[in-house]
Amino acid sequence: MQAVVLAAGKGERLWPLTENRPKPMVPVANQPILEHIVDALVSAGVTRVMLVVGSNRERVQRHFEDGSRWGIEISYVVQDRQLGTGHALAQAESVVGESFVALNGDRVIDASLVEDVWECHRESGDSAMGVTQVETPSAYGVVDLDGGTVTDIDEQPVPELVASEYINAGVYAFGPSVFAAIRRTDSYGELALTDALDEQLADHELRAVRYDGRWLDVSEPWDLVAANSALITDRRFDPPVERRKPRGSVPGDDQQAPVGGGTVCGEGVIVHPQAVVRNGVALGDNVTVGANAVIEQSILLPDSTVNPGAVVNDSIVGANATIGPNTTVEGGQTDVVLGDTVHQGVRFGALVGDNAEVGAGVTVAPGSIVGNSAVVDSATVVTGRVDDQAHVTRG
Ligand SMILES: CC(=O)N[C@H]1[C@@H](OP(=O)(O)OP(=O)(O)OC[C@H]2O[C@@H](n3ccc(=O)[nH]c3=O)[C@H](O)[C@@H]2O)O[C@H](CO)[C@@H](O)[C@@H]1O
Repeated sequence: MQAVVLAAGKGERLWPLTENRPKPMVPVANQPILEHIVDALVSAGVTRVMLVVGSNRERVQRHFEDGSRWGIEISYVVQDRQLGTGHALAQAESVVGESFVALNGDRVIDASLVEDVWECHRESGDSAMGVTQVETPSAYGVVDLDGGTVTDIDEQPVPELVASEYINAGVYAFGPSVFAAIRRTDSYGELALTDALDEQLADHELRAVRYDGRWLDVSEPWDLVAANSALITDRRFDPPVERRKPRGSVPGDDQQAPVGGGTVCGEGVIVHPQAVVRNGVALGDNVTVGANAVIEQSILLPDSTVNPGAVVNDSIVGANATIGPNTTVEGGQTDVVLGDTVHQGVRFGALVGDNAEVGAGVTVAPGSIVGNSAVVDSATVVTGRVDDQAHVTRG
């Protein structure tokens, strides 16, 4: 079985993390998003994967190389400009040949979804689409179903008018004829893969494969936090590195550091014996956590430091960033305002960018996003968005 993964999107909603790494390489549970997807494909029996990547693809290629580490063949197709999911898939035409599975590169799914969609296509000869139920269908492509077929896909549903609970799960199986359908699609701006499926909808030739397994969106910062803790606490998850015990930092002391259940640790992590780290936390390589710090439901990227007495909840701390002593990055339910959009009632603390330095005794309000290399002076309050390299001072 072969698979095309659409992973060229810019991931602007994960700013500032995506300035220093392409979105597929943003880590969740200490493993790049895209690697979770590749793992699912391998489990489903896929032997050949074509990754559609953007122009900032070097890091993806360096990580996955030719796929031999996963026992499969991985190759790369470049989409220079992000002109939509249909356009992204079209880039793979010359390398695909026969029937294949296609999937979005920004949802963490189970292997069974890929297996079932593929099986449906093989048996029927028709295109197949995975459909699933989510809490907020209007955030996705809402699908209408007639038994086992998809009869409509609405990419811009009006929340109050959504009647179906099912959405397009972004996992498909197609024959090569899908490329001709993409070419026939009128597009103004973006070329959406779902628009290219219109003819098949009309002819009742798009099969729906219902799925109720893991489907984790990783589009927004709070999605990363939720996906991170869901994966870590899922007993099926096999962490990329063994669940290493972090070292306590007291010299000559070999007592076990107090890292509770639901935690994954990279290499070289140091957690002070009097710190508390528990409940869905990923500590990247060389993370340091000081005495009496409390960290829950958070992602700490490699080389970051949480100093003594700091509290970090529901948050993401960027690579090589520093959280000062007694600083609080508190989580919980909050409304996050990003640009013109208000995201109501999301569970989120803050996203602190790579190399940012947050001083001592700072209060970082829930929903804040601090840019890369920003400097926040001690005893200040941070709310909302802080630009890259900005300096937040008192008064
Ligand atoms: C038009 C379309 O497909 N809509 C589907 C897409 O919406 P959604 O809006 O989520 O689609 P995204 O824009 O996130 O793109 C999906 C994937 O395609 C990649 N990408 C996107 C644009 C591009 O030019 N190049 C590229 O490679 C992205 O990196 C991402 O991995 O997924 C949802 C579920 O996950 C579905 O419910 C929607 O029906």
